[in-house]
Amino acid sequence: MSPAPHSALVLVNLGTPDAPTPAAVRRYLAEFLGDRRVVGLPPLVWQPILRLAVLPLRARPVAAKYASIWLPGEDGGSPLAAYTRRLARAVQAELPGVRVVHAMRYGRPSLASALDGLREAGIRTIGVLPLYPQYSTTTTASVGDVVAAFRARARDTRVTMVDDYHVDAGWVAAVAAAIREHRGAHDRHLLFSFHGLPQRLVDAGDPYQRQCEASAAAIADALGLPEDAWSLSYQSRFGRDRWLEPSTEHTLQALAARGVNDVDVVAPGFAVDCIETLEEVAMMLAESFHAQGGRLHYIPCLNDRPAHAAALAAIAAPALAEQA
Ligand SMILES: C=CC1=C(C)c2cc3[nH]c(cc4nc(cc5[nH]c(cc1n2)c(C)c5CCC(=O)O)C(CCC(=O)O)=C4C)c(C)c3C=C
Ligand SMILES: [Fe+2]
Ligand SMILES: [Fe+2]
Repeated sequence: MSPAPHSALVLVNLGTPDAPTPAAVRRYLAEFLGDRRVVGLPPLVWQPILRLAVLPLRARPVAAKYASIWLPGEDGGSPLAAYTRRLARAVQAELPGVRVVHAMRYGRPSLASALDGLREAGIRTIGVLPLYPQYSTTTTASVGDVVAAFRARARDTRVTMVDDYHVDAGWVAAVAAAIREHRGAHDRHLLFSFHGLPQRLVDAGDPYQRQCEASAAAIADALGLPEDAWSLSYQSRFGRDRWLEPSTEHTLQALAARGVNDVDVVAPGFAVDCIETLEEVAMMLAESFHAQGGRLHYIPCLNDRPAHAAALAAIAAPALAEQA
């Protein structure tokens, strides 16, 4: 038997429903959209809207979308959960002396219970790696809230969180290699599609948009793409605010109008495939682009590719050093 590890790494993703049912989607969205980091309205205003309008209207259609991408079998489930689990196993193989687990910010397994469980197992050095390459106040900072609460109740444990890895050389190389592998000899237009964010948050100082632009530029540079061979857009708009532009939908329309009929789409803001990539991009946007005469070639996320696991292990290493 190898000695019990003294340090642990927690890979944290957003979270996802436990089942493709309206009840499970409702539970998940109530927790996610009830976080003031995600929707900043005062609870007295937002909670009635959320409970009386958003959840009743959204639970059923969104459950149907999850059902359309649900993975079969014992190691299946919601793609976000299944791929995050598999990625944690791949990172574990890279870090034999460290205990590697995964956790979710919303839903299960919860980040708070993962941190408490590691401490109960005697581990006093913990690295937390949110699986968001680009920092946002809505995602990374919300993981930071849970970490801060743990630090306050576990003063004997050192927790170090990685804020972002948007231009990390290993990660950029892994994304570039996945794109190259997928494209083979084709040099179609490459569209980088990132999850959107309300413009208001960027105006208030959220670095997310700047980091998305830097990620896309670094990946395009690694691929040796000239400027007119790629573009960047934002998907997954929610609610009535103005979100980051251009939208992926309008960008694809504009490409079709220009006669650019073959487009590769990659989503390097998502560590693993999920409803936003598999349903929104690879199904819905691909269909509407097809109706405009185009062919959309979706490039999967890094998921549990070995180069992804190796890049994340290297990114986490400084957070796992027993004295920093
Ligand atoms: C105000 C609403 C939302 C903000 C802000 C937001 C930011 C944000 N989200 C991700 C990553 C993911 N989001 C996912 C799903 C999802 N996102 C929102 C809303 C906001 N996101 C909703 C309502 C949903 C659920 C699906 C739906 O109802 O349409 C997912 C996938 C989850 C899954 O189960 O597969 C991810 C991943 C980022 C990176 C981000 C800010 C930068
Ligand atoms: Fe989202
Ligand atoms: Fe969406």
